[in-house]
Amino acid sequence: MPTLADIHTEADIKLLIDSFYDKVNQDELLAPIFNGVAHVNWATHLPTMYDFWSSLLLGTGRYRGRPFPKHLPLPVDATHFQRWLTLFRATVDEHFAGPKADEAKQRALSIATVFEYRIRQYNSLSIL
Ligand code: HEM
Repeated sequence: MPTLADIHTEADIKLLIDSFYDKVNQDELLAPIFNGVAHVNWATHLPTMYDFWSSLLLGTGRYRGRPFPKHLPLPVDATHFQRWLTLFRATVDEHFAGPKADEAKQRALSIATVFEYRIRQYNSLSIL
């Protein structure tokens, strides 16, 4: 089996993100959230996600948004975040190996954990 290379370039980021959202779009749990609930415009969302991961992993500083507010109104819970992480890790492992690949999986886990926690807190408060 050929040895996989690490994540180094913008082309690597694009491959990672395109492959990941291909999986998301075929997933019976996540695809309805992205397409049915949020009506995501993929032509603009994908470039935003290239910028986001390029900032995190290559330090380019291209992403300047605030991702959390976009997630707060979504009907998602821990099950959705677990699936998201499973697909993301599988995508990284299919294409890359090395410190940056490990960092990508670690950053995804940290952010997903915070998002899930904050959404859960918000939803429990909003029914009081
Ligand atoms: C249950 C899991 C998740 C779902 C269903 C979800 C869904 C979405 C949706 C619907 C959007 C809005 C797209 C649009 O602008 O139309 C979005 C944006 C975004 N998501 Fe997620 N997401 C999830 C998890 C994550 C995680 C774990 C991360 C980070 C590791 C992340 C990072 C982002 C970023 C950076 C944006 C762009 C925000 C902006 O427009 O600046 N998402 N997501």
